[in-house]
This record gives sequence, structure tokens and C-alpha cells, in this order.
Amino acid sequence: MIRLHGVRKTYGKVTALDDLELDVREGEFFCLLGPSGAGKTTTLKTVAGLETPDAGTVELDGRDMRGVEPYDRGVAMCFESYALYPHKSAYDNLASPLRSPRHRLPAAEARERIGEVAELLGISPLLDRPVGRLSNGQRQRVALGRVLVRPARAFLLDEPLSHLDAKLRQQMRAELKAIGAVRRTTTLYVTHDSVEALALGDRIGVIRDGRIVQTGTREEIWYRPHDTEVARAFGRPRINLLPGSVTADGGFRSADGKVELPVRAGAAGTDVLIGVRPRDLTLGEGPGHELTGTVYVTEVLGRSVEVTVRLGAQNLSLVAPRGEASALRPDDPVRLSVRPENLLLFEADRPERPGRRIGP
Ligand SMILES: Nc1ncnc2c1ncn2[C@@H]1O[C@H](COP(=O)(O)OP(=O)(O)OP(=O)(O)O)[C@@H](O)[C@H]1O
Repeated sequence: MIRLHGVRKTYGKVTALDDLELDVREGEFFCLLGPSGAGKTTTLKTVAGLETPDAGTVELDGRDMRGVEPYDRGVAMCFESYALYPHKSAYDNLASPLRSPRHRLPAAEARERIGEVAELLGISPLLDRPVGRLSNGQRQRVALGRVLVRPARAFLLDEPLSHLDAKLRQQMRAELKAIGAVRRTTTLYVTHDSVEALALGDRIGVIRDGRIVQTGTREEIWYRPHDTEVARAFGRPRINLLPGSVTADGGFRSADGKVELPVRAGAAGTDVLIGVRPRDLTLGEGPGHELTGTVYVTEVLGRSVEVTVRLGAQNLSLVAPRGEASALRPDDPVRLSVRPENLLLFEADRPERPGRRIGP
């Protein structure tokens, strides 16, 4: 269990962590997701004891870590800038943490752990090679393995798959959670990739400007995003957000008056953004609300097609099966439908903060 309460960390004039609250449960795989500079690495370093917070508390398994040295915290970390012994073999790099007096394991158990981790990370055939002669991606997997072989109270992983190509990254994502040690150990995993967070996280914490904006399961973050920025961070193509306002009878009308949706949008006159994900829009007639527009552009995405539809002054993007969309050409008239339960409603964005979700 990892708990950060009211943690603040500044570097000169930069506030890296601003009253950060974080609660990672025992045995959980928790993804901390945020853009560059949001404070992800600083959070990990604070948990590890490599940075001392200016204010607030860090607890591991219920114990206050104030004054506890990094080596005594029982956490194993993997940072993006990994340190390995280049002249030693991959096997020796994996084995070295298990030879230290602190983590010594019986030889048979050590071999078993190394074997499992190496197998799942796909580095078994490389174990005899000196690390200095491995590719960046292979080295990164050895560095990750070095962390995972070691029994720990918690694993702290900072973008551990960032140097892998897309295919390997996807494969590794699936394998990572299958590693026995990972299944048993509380893991705090840092990433800026929302696909990775959705794939891996039992829960996800979205961090922005040194604060946690939202914590939840992937369903909670997907269906009930805290604000427009969280909604934009998840899902490709991105969520459509149409600006408009609430009409006298409580529905939605787009700013140019061309799109009307009979949703319960709140108090009349309020400026809002209505959100709908491209995969929740259906071409043609369907259950739910209908909209009409013209095709602006189409783009093939493998078995599906992204169709951008112009409705008055705004574009709506939708993803349709190739069979339904392949005949569409620019300027063709199209009808779309959306189920009311797939509409999300937000306050309008303001210069000082993204619009919050309104309603349940
Ligand atoms: N040692 C340092 N000295 C000065 N400023 C720092 C230091 N470490 C971090 N910062 C600043 O604190 C803020 C948070 O940095 P942090 O590295 O935690 O972000 P991050 O979310 O991990 O970003 P990235 O994804 O780019 O690694 C940034 O503005 C960064 O420039």
C-alpha cells in the first residue's frame, strides 16, 4: 500500500507536486497517467525516498517514511534512464540484486524467478550476452527484469516500455501483468500513454500540474471523465466536443444553431460542451438522436474508417465499419445517430481550467 497525503515539492519557482493525494491499494497495479512535466517522476522519486517532500506525508504499508532511507523502504524502481552493468551478461544483471545481502534468495528460487521474468519479457535467449551489446529495447527489458526479480513491498516503474517498438510494447503490456511477482506486488506505473494506462491499470490516476485530477477504474475514467481534458486524453480518434448552450427547454443547441439534441443539459443559457466518442456515433438511421451533415473527409483505419462529418460550423468524427463507409465521398449527405446515454455534458472550457463534467 502506498499513500501520499498533501505532498508538495518545489524546485525553485517550479511546483512539481501541489498537495498531491494518492492511494495505491495493496497488490494493485496503479497507473499514473499525465503529460510531460505533470509530476509523475517526482511522485515516484518521493515514494522511493530520492526526493524529500516540502510538505505532506508518504506512507508505505501504513508506515510513515519520513527519515527512512531509500534502501530501507523496500521498494524496487525502474527509471527511464536505467543503470545496468554493460560488461556483465544480462543474466548477471538480473541476478545481481538477488546476491546483495538484503535481498539474497536461495539459489534455486533466484534461478526460478529470473527464468520466469526473462521468459515473460522475451529476453531468455539474450541472457548470456553482455548488456553493452544489446539494443536499447532489449536493454530496457533487462532493466525492467532487474527490478521485477527482486522481492519488494512495491514496484515503482517509470515508463518502462518507452523504448520498445509498438508491436513489442503491446506484447509486453500483456506479459507484464502475468509475471507472478507483479501479480502479487503493489505496482505504481508511470506513463504518458493512455492506451497503456487503460490496458494495464487496475485503477488509473490522472495527474496534471502536480495534482491528481481523477482516480478511477478504466470504466470510471472512460464513462465519467472528470473534465474535458481527461475526456480528450482517452480514446483515439479523440472525443468530439461541440460547443453550444442550454436552450430554454433545457436541451442542447450548438453555437451555430445547426445541431440540436434533446438532452437534459442543465440551466438555460449555460455555455456547455457536448461530448460524444467517435465509436458511439452510428452511420445512418439508428436508435437514439439523429443528425444530418455532409462528409468532409474519410480515412481508413484498418478494418474501420474514420469519417469526419460537417454539421454546420463543426466537424464530428465517427468510426464506422469499412463496409458501411467505403463508398462515402466528400460532400455526400449523411445521417448519423447517437444514443442519449453516450452523450457527455461538460461546462465550457475556461482559460484557467478545462470544463468539468456536469451531471451524474
Ligand atoms: N531536479 C529538478 N530541478 C528542477 N526542476 C525539476 C527537477 N525535477 C523536476 N523538475 C520540474 O518539476 C516538474 C515535474 O517534473 P517531473 O519530472 O516529475 O514530470 P513528469 O510528469 O515525470 O514528466 P516527463 O513525462 O517529461 O518525465 C517539471 O516542471 C520539471 O521541469
